[in-house]
Amino acid sequence: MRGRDNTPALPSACRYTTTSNKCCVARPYSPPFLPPSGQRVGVSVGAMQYLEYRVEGAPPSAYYIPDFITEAEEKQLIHQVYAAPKPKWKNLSHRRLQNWGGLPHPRGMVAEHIPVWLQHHMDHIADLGAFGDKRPNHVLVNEYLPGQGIMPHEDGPMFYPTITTITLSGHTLLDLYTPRPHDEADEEVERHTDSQPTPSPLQSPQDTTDEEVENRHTDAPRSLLILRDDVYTSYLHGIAEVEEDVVSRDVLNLSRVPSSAGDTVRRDTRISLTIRHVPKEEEEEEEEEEEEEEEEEEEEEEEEKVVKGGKRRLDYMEEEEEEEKEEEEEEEEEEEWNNF
Ligand SMILES: O=C(O)CCC(=O)C(=O)O
Ligand SMILES: [Fe+2]
Repeated sequence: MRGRDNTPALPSACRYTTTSNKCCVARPYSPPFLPPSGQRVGVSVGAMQYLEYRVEGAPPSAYYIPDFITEAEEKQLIHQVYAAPKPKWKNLSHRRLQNWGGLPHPRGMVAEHIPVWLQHHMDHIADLGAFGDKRPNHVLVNEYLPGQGIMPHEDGPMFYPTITTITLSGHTLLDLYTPRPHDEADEEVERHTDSQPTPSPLQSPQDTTDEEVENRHTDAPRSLLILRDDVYTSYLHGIAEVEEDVVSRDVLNLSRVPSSAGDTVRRDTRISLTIRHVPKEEEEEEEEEEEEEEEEEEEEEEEEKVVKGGKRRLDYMEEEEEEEKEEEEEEEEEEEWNNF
């Protein structure tokens, strides 16, 4: 729906309460950023057109698409998130989350079915070209109550270097932190590619309190934020744990959101859908086949050793103990991952 000057119609009920104005509807309407061709964003942004939504003044490459989804789609997504079975929620100390598509792991992700209500939007984002010729295969749903946030972190090498985030219900302010020197960033990458699974920083963010906020993006409900390339690899991102945001001029996409510099905007519960591509995917079937083959080989070896008897049998038992120990360690490792 559009107004006379082709600006999108105002929302019927406003979620923003500001100190300068009780509600954004009540103050003179400053139209949000409009796509160059003036088309409805939510349904018709074509491949690579996201490039036109580049956030000016931001490090390369950050893109912000307001009203990426419609109000009806937002409502439907919120409904589906809260309709998910209770065990789907993972409670963390400062927020809770749902993981869809599998558990990302340095050894590869065992892909899980993604429901249609998410797949539809993933396809839409893939069609923008935000993941090159890849398709997103993973969604992290984060729920933030007012006062909750996420510590500065980087998403790490387990993902294709693009983060796409749809915001539902409440707004947030996402901070980008000064890039670290390259050798430090490289060390971090090495640490993550180590054979030991390092908890993903997005779920257990590292303490980086000495980092400085370099710039901020505000994510309005129904928007899509795309962070790629240098913003992905060199900058940390985080959300302050506050109940209200003071909007200042260092918010880079200010011209495309309903608030203005100087506003204090109270936070509502926000749900974010972080949609990414995990390049290393293991098919469950393949894994099962491999496991079966390994088991068969082990059984054959066992038979051989039992036949040899005596001392060899003792060696074998020691080996078996070692294997059991290794299995236990692997299980513990898995558990660690399930806990993130
Ligand atoms: O909720 C957000 O916008 C950010 C989430 C995030 O950084 C992550 O899931 O890694
Ligand atoms: Fe993140």
